[in-house]
Amino acid sequence: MVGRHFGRIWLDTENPHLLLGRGQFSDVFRGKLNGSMEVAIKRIVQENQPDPRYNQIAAINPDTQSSKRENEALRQLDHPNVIKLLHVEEHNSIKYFALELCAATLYQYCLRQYNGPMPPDAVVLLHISQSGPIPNSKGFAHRNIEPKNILISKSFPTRIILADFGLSKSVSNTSGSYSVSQDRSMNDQLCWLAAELLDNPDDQGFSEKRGSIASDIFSAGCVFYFYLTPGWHPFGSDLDSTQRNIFNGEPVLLNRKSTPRTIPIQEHDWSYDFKES
Ligand SMILES: Nc1ncnc2c1ncn2[C@@H]1O[C@H](COP(=O)(O)OP(=O)(O)OP(=O)(O)O)[C@@H](O)[C@H]1O
Repeated sequence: MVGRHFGRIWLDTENPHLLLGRGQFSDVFRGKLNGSMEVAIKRIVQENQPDPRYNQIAAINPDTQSSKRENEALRQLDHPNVIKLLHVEEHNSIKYFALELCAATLYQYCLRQYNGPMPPDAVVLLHISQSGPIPNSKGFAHRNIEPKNILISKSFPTRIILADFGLSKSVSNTSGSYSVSQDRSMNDQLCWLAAELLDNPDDQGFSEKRGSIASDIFSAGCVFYFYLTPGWHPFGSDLDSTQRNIFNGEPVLLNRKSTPRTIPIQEHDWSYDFKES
């Protein structure tokens, strides 16, 4: 078997067929744990590693401690709708997380790139609703709820699983809020962040933001719409339009008379008073 062992983990980063996906700070591969168990291996280059891709992001957000956060968050969360962390290895400042191997992302399902087993619609929404508040109940905000971070289990009965806790951050006890920098939204094609986490798209520059757990709920609401339509974001069709329309409180697709599949969501469901939450 080519590839390499890192303690109990086996990984072949040279085989493109084993690459499951790439994140902002990580690459995810199909690999093995304890010699035979099929797992997903998330490889994260740590902060002190001279990786230009990482350093570029770290320079924007010096607070980023992605691998450490992911480790701490996942160790505290044990729930069928949260990704299972099975093992962690560290070699030469690179961390290897062995995670439950999943079949696909919700994003792939909505874009019809996955047509394997799925629970009924109501169960999918239930699982997403169950997974979101779990980090919250443990004092974390997930901060990155979006269809690419919601996975579909390989095991039966099929579960919907929240993943990618690399950006989760402890919520302060007093205010229930957390700070966030601009870096995350820039790397995706669509924006899933709540308005209070965005800078004015017409201004240059960006600033530190305070958000709350309600920000996760906003993102989950957008994911619901993306799932039910399927494949449509309520605020637009690209990064620029979604960011701008969320900031301005204009769910353009929701306001249209005919959406791809009519679903009973009222406009007031999408606007919440951040100060009251
Ligand atoms: N457990 C898993 N099983 C199967 N595929 C996975 C798993 N975890 C991640 N993937 C795939 O790898 C991709 C990247 O995952 P990752 O968690 O690194 O994304 P990310 O949210 O952009 O990461 P980060 O922001 O932490 O760098 C996912 O979109 C998915 O396609």
